[in-house]
Amino acid sequence: MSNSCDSNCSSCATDCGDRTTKSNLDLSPSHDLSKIKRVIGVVSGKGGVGKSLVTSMLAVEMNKRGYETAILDADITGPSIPKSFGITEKASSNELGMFPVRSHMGIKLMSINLLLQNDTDPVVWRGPMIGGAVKQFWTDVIWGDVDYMFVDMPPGTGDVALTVFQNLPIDGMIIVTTPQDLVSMIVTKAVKMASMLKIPVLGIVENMSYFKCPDCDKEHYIYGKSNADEVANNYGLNVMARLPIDPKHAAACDRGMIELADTSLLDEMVKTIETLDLSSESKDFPVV
Ligand SMILES: Nc1ncnc2c1ncn2[C@@H]1O[C@H](COP(=O)(O)OP(=O)(O)OP(=O)(O)O)[C@@H](O)[C@H]1O
Repeated sequence: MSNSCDSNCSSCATDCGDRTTKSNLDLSPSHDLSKIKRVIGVVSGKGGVGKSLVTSMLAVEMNKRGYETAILDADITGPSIPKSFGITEKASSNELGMFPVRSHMGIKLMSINLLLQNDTDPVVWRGPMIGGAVKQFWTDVIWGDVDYMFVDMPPGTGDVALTVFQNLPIDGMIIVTTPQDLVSMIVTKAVKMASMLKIPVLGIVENMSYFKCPDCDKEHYIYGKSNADEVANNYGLNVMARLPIDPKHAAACDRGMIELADTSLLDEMVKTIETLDLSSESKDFPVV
């Protein structure tokens, strides 16, 4: 820390050991016609834990609350956002850049599947190309005005995740996990990555937390009783939401009707995100 430090990292470019936020100087600029107020990364330590489901439901809930909302699908090799929103049209472009596709509710979406001719075409690219595509979704897409952009990150803590975190001004990340992962080191890895990259963690979502019997309403802990609070406490984090295993969620994704899902369980999460004051440029959430 220099002698002249006023503890306001957002106005300082020095990458000293006491930094609490990233320096804006390393980041890629968004398109000139984009005005994006907040960017939230949704991550998971491994695939298939419901990261895309949580990203979609979160965007839907924020949209219901009147915010201009967008999803940048950074999961290039396993893009599932257009399908869960029932979008089959392709993204258009002109000489200025690419345009996101609007969902039925009006959420702005960009995903590799909106650019491929066939949704089933595999993306057989090496890491740098995948990272380059994600970066272009930020720099070359004309997002217009966005209050909250949610970035559906590729699973894990690899190459592409690193590209996203180094190029996009992520205000905070949400870690999605399942009860099994909480007893392993997978969440720890995600939390440590956030810490190394100086990105604030807003909290943990425990997906597939329990199953509620439709006949008697009893909650069954299929994977054993949750230790989410204990793990979260170890890192000074909160469990922002617990989502049950619910066949309706899977059906909503499969049928492209995620916008009809009940998103009320995300209430606490939404409140935390709303505390990232849109009017303020300060990014002073605690770094774990
Ligand atoms: N709580 C839940 N109840 C029922 N099904 C769920 C739940 N969460 C996720 N699923 C289903 O599990 C599958 C994987 O979910 P999703 O695609 O959101 O995971 P992901 O972590 O984004 O996976 P990937 O990393 O491979 O992209 C989907 O078919 C989804 O509908």
